[in-house]
Amino acid sequence: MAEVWDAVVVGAGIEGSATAFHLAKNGCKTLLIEQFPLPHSRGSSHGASRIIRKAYVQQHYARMMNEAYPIWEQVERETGTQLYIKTGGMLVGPGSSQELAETERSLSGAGSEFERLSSDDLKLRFPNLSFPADYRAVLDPEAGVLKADKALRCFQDLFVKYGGRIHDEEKVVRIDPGDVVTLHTSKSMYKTRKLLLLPGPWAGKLLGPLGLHPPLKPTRVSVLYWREKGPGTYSPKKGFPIFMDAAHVYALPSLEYPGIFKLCYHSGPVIDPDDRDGVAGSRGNQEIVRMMCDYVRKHFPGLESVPAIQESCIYTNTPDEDFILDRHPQYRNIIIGAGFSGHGFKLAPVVGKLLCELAMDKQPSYDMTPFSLNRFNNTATPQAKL
Ligand SMILES: Cc1cc2nc3c(=O)[nH]c(=O)nc-3n(C[C@H](O)[C@H](O)[C@H](O)COP(=O)(O)OP(=O)(O)OC[C@H]3O[C@@H](n4cnc5c(N)ncnc54)[C@H](O)[C@@H]3O)c2cc1C
Ligand SMILES: O=C(O)[C@@H]1CCCCN1
Repeated sequence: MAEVWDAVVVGAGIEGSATAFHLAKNGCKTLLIEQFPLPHSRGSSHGASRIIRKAYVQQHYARMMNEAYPIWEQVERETGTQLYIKTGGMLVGPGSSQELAETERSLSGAGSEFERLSSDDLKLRFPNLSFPADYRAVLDPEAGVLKADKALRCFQDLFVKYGGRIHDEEKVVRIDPGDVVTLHTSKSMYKTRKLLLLPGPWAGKLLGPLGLHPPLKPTRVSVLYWREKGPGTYSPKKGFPIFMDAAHVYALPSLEYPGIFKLCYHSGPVIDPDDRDGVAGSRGNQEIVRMMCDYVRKHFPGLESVPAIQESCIYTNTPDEDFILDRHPQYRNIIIGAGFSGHGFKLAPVVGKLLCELAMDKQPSYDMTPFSLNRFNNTATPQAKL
């Protein structure tokens, strides 16, 4: 007779790995299955860096971040690895920007510190930026960079340390629901009491056969790296923080590769994750690169105005950019984490905790309403925010 697992997690990106970590730490006999050889660069969790911040328009994320930081710190301690580099972060926009005002409100509501920079402060503090006279900024002092690929490895290592098993190069091809769920993979068959699906951009492909069709859009994002004219101009050593423009542009200070600054557009063409850089993905890319060259020329005079390196990554967007963290409406022992909409990395420690609570039939620590699957049954499409 096949062994029955307490939990099987599908998808070893940051969300699946963090979820598996919490399950194993809480004593569940857990298997983590990944279709590709680990580590890989086909999904959403690869690369050396991600932004961590509390500055969110939506207060539920600002509050969750109050718990995410200490868990990141705990993972750093348990693995002896530095994952968080504090640089501070700024959100810039026109003085009238609703997003800036809402971010300030949400930070205050979550009890987090922030600083308001007037147009004059912005010019004085950051002479290597050039924005129109009415632009101002909100500074989040806790923001910084997460060492992304190291973070992923740390969660997987801790999962194994707590007794978890990882099977990579094994694709889940069929799911038969039931009190005990049967999973068929490219190599084997498994039985589990709880199934947690965290398939990133492949969510549509895995959820469709289970009768779920949430409006998820896998979106190809060009990750662009720009050479500094004078090396270190935009480095944390010179006090340059994480940067976000309310106009959907964001940047990380020159850190992961010396002398090279990461600045990207927070959108891209909708693609099939198995054909990420195919016709659909590359058509949109040229236009985005052109737009970002113009942006750099206008606002970052210390950068070469053509990107030196280009990589790609995938967002899985929901219409409102809120995550999906819920049970399958019919098969309650199947739990879904999807639609992380380009901002899920920093929150993975709390996402993992919440999904683990659902799997263990505990009361979730947060109000799960913003993350429910049934919010898409309404016809109105809520507005997305950066
Ligand atoms: C360019 C870019 C910049 C970003 N910047 C930030 C940022 O600054 N800060 C931040 O917090 N977040 C950021 N994000 C978002 C963050 O990286 C993602 O939200 C997060 O990585 C999503 O992780 P995931 O585990 O859901 O997906 P993934 O990492 O894609 O993991 C899903 C895994 O499931 C596996 N899988 C799928 N189907 C199957 C199957 N049938 N069988 C077995 N395995 C399967 C896949 O192979 C994959 O490994 C950014 C994302 C991108 C692309
Ligand atoms: O999650 C974040 O913090 C960033 C904001 C900018 C777009 C990419 N994701």
